[in-house]
Amino acid sequence: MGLSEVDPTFIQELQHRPKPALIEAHGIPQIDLSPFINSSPANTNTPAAIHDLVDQIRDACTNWGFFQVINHGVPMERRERIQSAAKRFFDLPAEEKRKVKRDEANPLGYYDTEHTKNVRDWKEVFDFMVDVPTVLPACYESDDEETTEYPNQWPLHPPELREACEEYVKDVQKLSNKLLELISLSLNLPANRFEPFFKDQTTFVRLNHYPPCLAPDLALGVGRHKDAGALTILAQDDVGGLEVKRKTDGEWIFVKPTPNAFIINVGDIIQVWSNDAYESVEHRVRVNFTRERFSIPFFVNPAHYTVVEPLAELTNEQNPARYEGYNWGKFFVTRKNSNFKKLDVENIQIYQFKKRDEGKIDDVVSRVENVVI
Ligand SMILES: O=C(O)CCC(=O)C(=O)O
Ligand SMILES: [Fe+2]
Repeated sequence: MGLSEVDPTFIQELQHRPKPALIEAHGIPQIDLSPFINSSPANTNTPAAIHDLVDQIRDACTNWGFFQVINHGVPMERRERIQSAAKRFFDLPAEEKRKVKRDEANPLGYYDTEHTKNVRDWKEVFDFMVDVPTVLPACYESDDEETTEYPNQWPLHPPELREACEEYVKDVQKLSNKLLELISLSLNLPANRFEPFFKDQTTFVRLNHYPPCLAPDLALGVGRHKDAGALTILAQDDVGGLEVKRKTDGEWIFVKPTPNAFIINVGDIIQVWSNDAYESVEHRVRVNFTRERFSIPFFVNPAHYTVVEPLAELTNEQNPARYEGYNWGKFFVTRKNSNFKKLDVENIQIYQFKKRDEGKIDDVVSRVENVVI
């Protein structure tokens, strides 16, 4: 089989191709959430254990932007059920899947043409919103205030997919709330500081399927990117493929699958809220020649009307706000409408809201990197 069989739209530029050798050493931190998930006032050890947990979260967010959690409270059966329903869905013939295909009018449902930094990803996905209904701006133009509901498109086959998804999100939602509390505590804020932002959340879930690839050295399942939302809670199967860019040296580190763990990463919104104390870290997905892979990210996003800006408690004269506020709904709709096709211009990124007098070297570097599309 020649490489000529791989459509050139999938081929990464030389410097972005995966390296043949995997680097696994000293992977992302693993955090045991049992003190927080099982906390009860009767347990006198709890405050110290929670204090320790909050310290671990702070270290992980500062040094990696990524961590894995175990003893997280989401039952394994729920996860197995959504994983097998997802497999049954993606196993269907293309014409069946296309019955729930996304289009310009509805960005939810099935599609297989997502582009990251203008290179096509080797994957197919199915997206659905967690809250029904979810309200978002009707269009991305900043002066248009019209909103609309984003309806989920559930396929008829497999019939169990919808319920498996709806049950799964109930449990992951609880985990999401706990993680937001822990992250808030780790920034020395009250546990419920983020809660109001999520009252009308725009959280969504993606079922990812990465088929085996003829040229895993040239293409990526998902090209390098940062997640735009607040937090991502990812379930990956036992195949592996996720790589995280290590902050200390920029090396791509393979995230070895841990059965039943979730991988957590802070997204761009927490970066902005924390005024860069926590950074949203780049990651990507490699594919392989023989095995298909499934993953399920739960993207925790605030209400569409949220103006994302550094939190007042985390800024002062010595540490002034590094970003201008931006409207999350407009940002989200712009991204969502553009990712599934090749663009003529660069996609929207948070550095565009970085204040101009912040002319630090790393800022300039990230600006240059981001314009390579
Ligand atoms: O499949 C994975 O491991 C990660 C997917 C991802 O990064 C994304 O969908 O944003
Ligand atoms: Fe991601």
